[in-house]
Formats: sequence, C-alpha cells, structure tokens
Amino acid sequence: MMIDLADEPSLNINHRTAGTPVLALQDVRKSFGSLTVLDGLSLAVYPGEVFGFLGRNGAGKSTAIRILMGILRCDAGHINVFGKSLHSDVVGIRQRIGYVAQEQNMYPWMTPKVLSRFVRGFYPRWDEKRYQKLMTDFELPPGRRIGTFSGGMKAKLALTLALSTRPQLLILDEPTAGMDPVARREFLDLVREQTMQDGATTFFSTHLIDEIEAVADRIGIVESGRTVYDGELDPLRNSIGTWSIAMQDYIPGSMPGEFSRQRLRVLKEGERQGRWVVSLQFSQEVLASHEILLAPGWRHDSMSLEDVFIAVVANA
Ligand SMILES: Nc1ncnc2c1ncn2[C@@H]1O[C@H](COP(=O)(O)OP(=O)(O)OP(=O)(O)O)[C@@H](O)[C@H]1O
Repeated sequence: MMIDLADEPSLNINHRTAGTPVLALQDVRKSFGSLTVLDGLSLAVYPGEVFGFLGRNGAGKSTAIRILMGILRCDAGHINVFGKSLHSDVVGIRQRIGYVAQEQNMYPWMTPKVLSRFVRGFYPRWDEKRYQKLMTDFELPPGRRIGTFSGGMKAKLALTLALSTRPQLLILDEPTAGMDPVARREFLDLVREQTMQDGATTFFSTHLIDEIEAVADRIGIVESGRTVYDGELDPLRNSIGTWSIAMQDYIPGSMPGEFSRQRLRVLKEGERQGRWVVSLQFSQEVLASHEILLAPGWRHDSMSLEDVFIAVVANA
C-alpha cells in the first residue's frame, strides 16, 4: 500500500498563536566582520510559556540574547518585546526583563547583601522579601564576598537577583553551566515554580537536551544563525523516526516502508554496526495515523531526543 502523505514534511515554523508574543524576532541578522552569526533568525515566544532556545555551540544563541538585551545591535531585522519595538525603549523594556548571563561578572568584593542595595535602585519592582527568601532557599551566605563563591553559587545568585526584580520576561543564557546535576535540577525547578507563580515568560537558552525536556513548553532550534524548528517538542519528536535492516538484507535505495522518497525528508542514512540505518521525517498526519507498514526485514529503532536534535541540526 502506498502511504498518502498529505503534507510535505518540513522543519518549518509552526507557531502556537496564543495572543501577542512577549518576544518576537523576525529575520534578525548579525555579522562580525566576514562571519555571519545570525542569518535571518525568526521566532516568537508567547505569554506564560517556558521557551527553550536550543542550539549547538556557536549556533548564535548568546549573540541573539545579547541583541535582545540591547548589549549588541543587530544589522537587520525586527525585534519586538512586550508588543513594542526593542529600540523604541531599550531601558524601559530592560527593567521588565530578568537576565541571567552565561558568565557572571559581579563585583567580587561585594557581598549579596551589598549587591541587593546596589541593584534595587535600578528596578522599580524590586522585591527584597523574595530576594531574602531565595537566598535562604539556595543556601547562599548573605555576608560572604561574591569573589569566594563557586560558579554554581554565582549562577544561583544571578537567578535570585533576576527573579527579585519580578520580571515579566526571564532570559536565561545557559545558566546551569558549571552546576552539578542536583543543583541544576534545583535551579530548573525554581525557574518553573517562580515563573508560574508570577505568570512570567521564560526564554531559556541551552545546548543540554535534558534541560529542555524538563522545563520547556516549546522549543526553538537554531543552527548557523537560522531557526530550523520552532514549536512543541512532541510533534518534532513524533515526526522523526529511525529504522534499520541487516546489511545482508538491504537492497540499495530501498526504504523501510512503502513510501516514496520524494514525499519525505531523509535526515540520515548509512551503515552502523552491520545494519543499514535510515532516519526519516514525515508529515505529522502520517505518523498520527500509524499507517507505516514496514517492509520485510526492517525494524523500528527508538530515538532519544538527543538523536532527534542531532538529526535536525545535521540537516539544517
Ligand atoms: N564579539 C564577537 N566578535 C567576533 N565573533 C563573535 C563575537 N561574539 C560571538 N562571535 C562568534 O559568533 C559565533 C556564535 O557565538 P555565540 O556565542 O552566539 O554562540 P552560542 O550558540 O551562544 O554558543 P555556545 O553554546 O558555545 O555559548 C561564534 O562563532 C563566535 O565565535
């Protein structure tokens, strides 16, 4: 039986339109000299969601975030935050954003206690009670010099600061780098809990797949400065499958089922441990219908989210 693929398979943008986006990037471009880092990046983040921004090292995540924070200017494209153009009111917009950078550059001679006195003046919504509570929850010593903190402690302090501004948008740039697994889980749980409490929106950059799985409602995958997927995790996971067959049974060019090569996307195929392995992406309708009839000798192999991510970025 031929399978009828109603839609062309694609990795295109599939927005869930839940109101006006809190954050919208459209065709954003940025180069450093001859190096193009953002090559038409587009994505939208909706109110109340945790959006995982996923990409390999060097994909352009931090550059995009630095542009969002007004630290860098893009060469072209449009950025809207809270429904208005970023450049119309960078300062006002920043006051409503909590930002945790990849590396913490805090004055090493300050203590958390002194730091809160220093920072609160910049943020009209500063919540000292919350600051104290989070410091206690994270077991951060209020009177110790920040220069003596470990990387994980600094990241927790940065999150504490960001959340104490009662942000409407929390932007986290690979915040758990350098944390042990227990601390990382604690950190992610807190992000989830606090943002749900406030109804805030979170934009979370990482290259760690398990973090995304733990917290994100939707994801954007960036590769070479372009969005290669923007949507929920399950449809992406469900649209990709891997099948394999023993090498001696493989007929070159054959497929694991009766479907035409033109109507699907071959993400990867090749020999691995004596088997011919094929990773394919289908239209979601076909997968939802469970109509894939395997040709003799083929078996369906399970795929982790990491496999899915690798398949997607390798073909971007
Ligand atoms: N100021 C700069 N001048 C020149 N090149 C830069 C600059 N900032 C970033 N780059 C380059 O831009 C590319 C993307 O870097 P970026 O830090 O945005 O990636 P990333 O996705 O955040 O990576 P990672 O996960 O490793 O942090 C890299 O090749 C980097 O070397």
